[in-house]
Amino acid sequence: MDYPGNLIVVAAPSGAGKSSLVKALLELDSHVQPSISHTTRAPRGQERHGREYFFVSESEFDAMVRGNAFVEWAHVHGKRYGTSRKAIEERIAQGSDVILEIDFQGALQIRQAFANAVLVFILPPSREELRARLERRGEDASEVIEMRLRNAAVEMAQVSQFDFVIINELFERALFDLKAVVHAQRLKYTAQRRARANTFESLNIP
Ligand SMILES: Nc1nc2c(ncn2[C@@H]2O[C@H](COP(=O)(O)OP(=O)(O)O)[C@@H](O)[C@H]2O)c(=O)[nH]1
Ligand SMILES: Nc1ncnc2c1ncn2[C@@H]1O[C@H](COP(=O)(O)OP(=O)(O)O)[C@@H](O)[C@H]1O
Repeated sequence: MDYPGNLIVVAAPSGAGKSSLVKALLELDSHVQPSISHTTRAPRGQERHGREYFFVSESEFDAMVRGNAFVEWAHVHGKRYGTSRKAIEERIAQGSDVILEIDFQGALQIRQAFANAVLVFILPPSREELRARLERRGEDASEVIEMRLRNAAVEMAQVSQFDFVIINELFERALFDLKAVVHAQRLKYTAQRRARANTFESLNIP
């Protein structure tokens, strides 16, 4: 399928900094919209239903799976997470670039469904720093942090399947790199689509 907007998928081990980077990108670039996922995990302190996630019960999630409402979904850290068709299709059809913060299993499913999606993997500078960030964030119980660190090794083994890898050591540097990927994706696809539309004025890049 060919849409006017681009799909940018960002995956990373828990604590690598993807939510912080995506949030900063969204504040800087009004052409990018977030995809809001559904999850069966409980909300954290500041999280709101419909903002970070749609928080749903296991049975609500089951009903969405049965109703083919998801373009991708996966089990992650013992919970289920999914991207609804609604979360992305309307927005890319309207010409927005849509950014998905999902795990590697979901990222690979998105690539199957949308061949033009770009897949970005965010790495922490080290395992010690990953642990330190999860502890400093202070949102997860220690056994949840341990599980997330164990899963990080499995997740990081998938990095070669991604188009771009960004190491989030210095935040501003990593944000610059993420902006560069979004811009490159626009140059690659938006310009091609506009050229096909065949009007000279429409070739401006946002
Ligand atoms: N497959 C898939 N993974 C998701 C989705 N939404 C979030 N995730 C991933 O689920 C994992 C856990 O997310 P979360 O509980 O918010 O923890 P955090 O990564 O530490 O902020 C992360 O790897 C997310 O990228 C989704 O819609 N689909
Ligand atoms: N480059 C960075 N340097 C230091 N701390 C960071 C950096 N990027 C993010 N953090 C912090 O690390 C913690 C985890 O970041 P977060 O964005 O929640 O990660 P994720 O969404 O990948 O789980 C947060 O407390 C965040 O403020």
